[in-house]
Amino acid sequence: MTDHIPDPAGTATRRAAMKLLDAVLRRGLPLDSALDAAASGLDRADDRAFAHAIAAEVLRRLADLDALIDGATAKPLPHDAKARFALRIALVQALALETPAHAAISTVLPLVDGGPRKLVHGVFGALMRGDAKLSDPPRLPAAVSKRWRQAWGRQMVDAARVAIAAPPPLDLSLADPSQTALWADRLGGISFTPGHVRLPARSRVADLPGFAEGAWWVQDISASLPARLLGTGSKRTVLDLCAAPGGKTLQLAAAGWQVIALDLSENRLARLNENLNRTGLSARTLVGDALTFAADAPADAVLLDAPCSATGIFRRHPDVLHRVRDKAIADIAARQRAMLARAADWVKPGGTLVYAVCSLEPQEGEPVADAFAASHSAFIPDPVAPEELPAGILPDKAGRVRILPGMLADQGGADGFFIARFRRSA
Ligand SMILES: C[S@@+](CC[C@H](N)C(=O)[O-])C[C@H]1O[C@@H](n2cnc3c(N)ncnc32)[C@H](O)[C@@H]1O
Repeated sequence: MTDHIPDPAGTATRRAAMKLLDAVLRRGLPLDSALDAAASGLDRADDRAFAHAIAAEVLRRLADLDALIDGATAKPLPHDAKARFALRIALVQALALETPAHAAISTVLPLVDGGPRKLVHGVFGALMRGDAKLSDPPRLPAAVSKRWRQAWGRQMVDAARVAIAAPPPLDLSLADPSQTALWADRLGGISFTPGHVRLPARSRVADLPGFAEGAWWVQDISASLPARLLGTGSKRTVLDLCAAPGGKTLQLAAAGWQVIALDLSENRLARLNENLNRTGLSARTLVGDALTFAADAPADAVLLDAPCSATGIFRRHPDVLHRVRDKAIADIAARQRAMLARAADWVKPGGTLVYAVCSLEPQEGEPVADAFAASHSAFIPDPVAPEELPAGILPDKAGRVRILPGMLADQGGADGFFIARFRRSA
């Protein structure tokens, strides 16, 4: 009988990180939605958070980690090999997360028990002795780099590399924009525009002053623009067709709109209701499919914050860069066109329609808006004026908003977004 040697402390956290990476890279699941299953064996919130942080950092730096691994192995390891996953986890800790090298490797070796332990140990040791470094800023996955270079040019890709290197700042939207200076001061943040406060990146949102009483909610400055472009409501009606978890519903309710908030997902709508309760704001919430939904009456405004590839939020969710493929982008763009055509049915004559996506894929933005305008002569593009946007974000030549990495870069950047506004002729 052999004595069982217990795994080093911290191994379970790395095992959870490996499960997370497997969920994203092999099964194409979003990182956040894989967390509960992957970290089910971890009792402490800190351990769960660290497993998530390791996986997210691997996803930020995957191209560079794999280049190091490939440069140190005689024969390339298969992309889904456990040994490659273990090496990615060990290397990212030693080279980017300041974990001492011995702890980084000893906690991953049990993950390849019964497999190529020696190989993993040997490759890691050789790289550390050779003073291996990760490139700064990180390289993007090759397919993303190519796609974005073709769409937006080299400068955009360079800015995206800088943007992914560090967690982004935390933007808040305020329930009462007249209190912007007060909250910026109380929270130690800066503001780009009334109703907005930016804080340095931090995690414990729920502990910040004002959260419990619902004075604000987390919302990137880019994501706050679609609702801002509808102006104040003065009790007019707005249909928020893809509403959950509700950042834009909350803004619209706070701006005096009577909001009908629809979403396909009951779970996500439950979060929207929690957010309404916390902030004391009100909206009528409905579970439903925007493609088949029949409104009681047309609304003064319709907001379609459409489901999208979400590649614009790659700073916070680096998994999107590895999960989203060309075919998925084409499929989702076709759905967006159908949803926008349907949304138009519920706009009153003289009313406003806003289309928005947090995507950096042009197929989900400009051509969707162009095709809509071409096929809906009653809808006239309603150009956004520079004064409607925070300094540092400008409308494009057609008066639409296209936010790319690089905008507001000196103040911490902004999520990638596309927004187009139309007015229905009276
Ligand atoms: C980009 S998110 C919306 C974010 C939200 N507007 C906010 O500000 O918090 C897209 C939403 O569309 C919902 N959705 C997807 N397909 C839908 C459909 N056919 N009808 C209605 N909602 C849909 C998703 O459940 C998701 O909550």
